[in-house]
Amino acid sequence: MKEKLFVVKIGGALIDDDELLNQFLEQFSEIKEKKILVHGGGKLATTLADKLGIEQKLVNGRRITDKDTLDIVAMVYAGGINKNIVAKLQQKKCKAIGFSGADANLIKAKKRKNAEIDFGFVGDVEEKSVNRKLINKLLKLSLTPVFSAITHDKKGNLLNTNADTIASVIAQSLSSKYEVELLYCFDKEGVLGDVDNPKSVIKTVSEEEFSILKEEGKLHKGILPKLENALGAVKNNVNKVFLIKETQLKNHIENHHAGTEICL
Ligand SMILES: Nc1ncnc2c1ncn2[C@@H]1O[C@H](COP(=O)(O)OP(=O)(O)O)[C@@H](O)[C@H]1O
Ligand SMILES: CC(=O)N[C@@H](CCC(=O)OP(=O)(O)O)C(=O)O
Repeated sequence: MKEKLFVVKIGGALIDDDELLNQFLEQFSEIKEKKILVHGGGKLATTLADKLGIEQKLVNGRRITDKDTLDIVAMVYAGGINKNIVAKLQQKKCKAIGFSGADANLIKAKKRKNAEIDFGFVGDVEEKSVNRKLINKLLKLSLTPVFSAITHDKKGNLLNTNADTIASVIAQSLSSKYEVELLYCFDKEGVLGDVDNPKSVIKTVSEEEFSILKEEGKLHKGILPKLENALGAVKNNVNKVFLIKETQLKNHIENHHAGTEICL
């Protein structure tokens, strides 16, 4: 039987809230099995860019990343947020080690080419972009890798990659070695039938149900790329994939199965 591995992704609102982040990291550090944390931080990057007067534009949930924006996201994601999370995890006795994808060539990306829209320094990743062997070695040393949303092209450039996608490809790449459970932790109770009603959690979402929900206009903004990445993971052999509320991590892991399960 394969050993269990949790790949956990956090983003936006949680990273902005010190107390919530602390509570979350407490729950995360209590996971006894092997684990990897992937974080975004889009909201903080936008706040800093606004302060600096650098206008931000997102298309289909992806940030158009010019050189100034790349400087900001590299500082915010791979610098401030990543190192803060690692420090907080050390305090909680979790042996965390923080990375961008450039470190030890852990995640190599391809600069996005799109005829209609120039996304700038945005990197696309797939399962084979991930240095699975090295991540596995780190896990075997009982270390907990913490990944930011920064990758590289191996030509000397950093690239900005959606953190939900990074979590999905890491989970995919390790699923031949581990029984991987991918958890997208965010500010809602799961996928909601009515985004304003926390009680309207949809227990399971398949590809077909995803299309129907989309057609019915029930999914907007960030939940769309999140679900696409979650479905991509399920289709590529990741054992279990859930979307859960960030405060529910411990509850979920202790078998209460909070949130929405993504299935084939
Ligand atoms: N049907 C839905 N169920 C849950 N969330 C939804 C739904 N439709 C839209 N959303 C929005 O998607 C957001 C999550 O995406 P996003 O903000 O990108 O998360 P993160 O930054 O944590 O990755 C929720 O906060 C919510 O506002
Ligand atoms: C290319 C691209 O869009 N990258 C994302 C990476 C950060 C991220 O994904 O942050 P959240 O998980 O907090 O949304 C961005 O810059 O917003």
